[in-house]
Amino acid sequence: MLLHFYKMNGAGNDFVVVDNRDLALQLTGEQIALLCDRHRGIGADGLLAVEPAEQGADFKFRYYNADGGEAEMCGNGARCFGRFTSALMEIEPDRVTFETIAGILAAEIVDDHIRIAMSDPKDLQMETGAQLPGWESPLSFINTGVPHVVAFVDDLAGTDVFALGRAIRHHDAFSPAGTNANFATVLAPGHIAIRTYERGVEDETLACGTGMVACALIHHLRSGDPSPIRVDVKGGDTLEIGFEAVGDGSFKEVTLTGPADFIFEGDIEI
Ligand SMILES: N[C@@H](CCC[C@H](N)C(=O)O)C(=O)O
Repeated sequence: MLLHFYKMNGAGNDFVVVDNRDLALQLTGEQIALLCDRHRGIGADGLLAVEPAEQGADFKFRYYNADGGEAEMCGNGARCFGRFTSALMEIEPDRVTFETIAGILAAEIVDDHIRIAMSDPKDLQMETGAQLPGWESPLSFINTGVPHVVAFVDDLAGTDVFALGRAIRHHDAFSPAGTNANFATVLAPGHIAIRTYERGVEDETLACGTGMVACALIHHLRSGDPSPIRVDVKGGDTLEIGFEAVGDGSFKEVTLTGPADFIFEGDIEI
């Protein structure tokens, strides 16, 4: 069977995107992993499928990591989904809504960027108490649609994101679901830089949207820096996280604003 696909990226986090509004496509985890394989397939950090809505939104959002497993949400993917579905609807809507496992989200076009209205974060722990050999500083946790550990470091460039990220991702404290692992450093008031090891990619990626949100919110709780927080990512982009801090450690009106771009489209035999 010939599959028509689109390739997109959000701040360097790249995705295969398929239009499955007719639900004709039933991809297996193995097929998704092969499509995302950078040597034997198209190559991507994950796959996004547009499906028909079931709860009254415009579309249903399905997201699969590069290993073929489904995840609840993907921030960079959500911006690409917003850009893609705006084009699909063949109008210029300023707001598209979509159902994810993490809740109903909205995407709006802001200048040339896409802004996602995120689900409310949950499960905050400023100090998880999880121990890593040779690691002293606190490992914080927050679920911003998917689970994230956040650690602040002085030397971000010198941090072994792969080794430490993998140890955190598989740490007993976060099992059985596992977690994404982020390392962040403060650049200036309201401005941080981060690097992320992604669950399901099992490596560092150029950017992780839900990870940026997690780091920005933990940064706010550590420093008191107000919304919005700017976040530099490994791919070179700077994104903006907006939020309303409720005061008891919870947040509402969380937004993620950044780029979402088409790269190419094509057909592949599956
Ligand atoms: N790239 C993402 C997160 C995708 C899901 C994640 N790897 C997980 O399994 O939790 C983003 O931009 O948020």
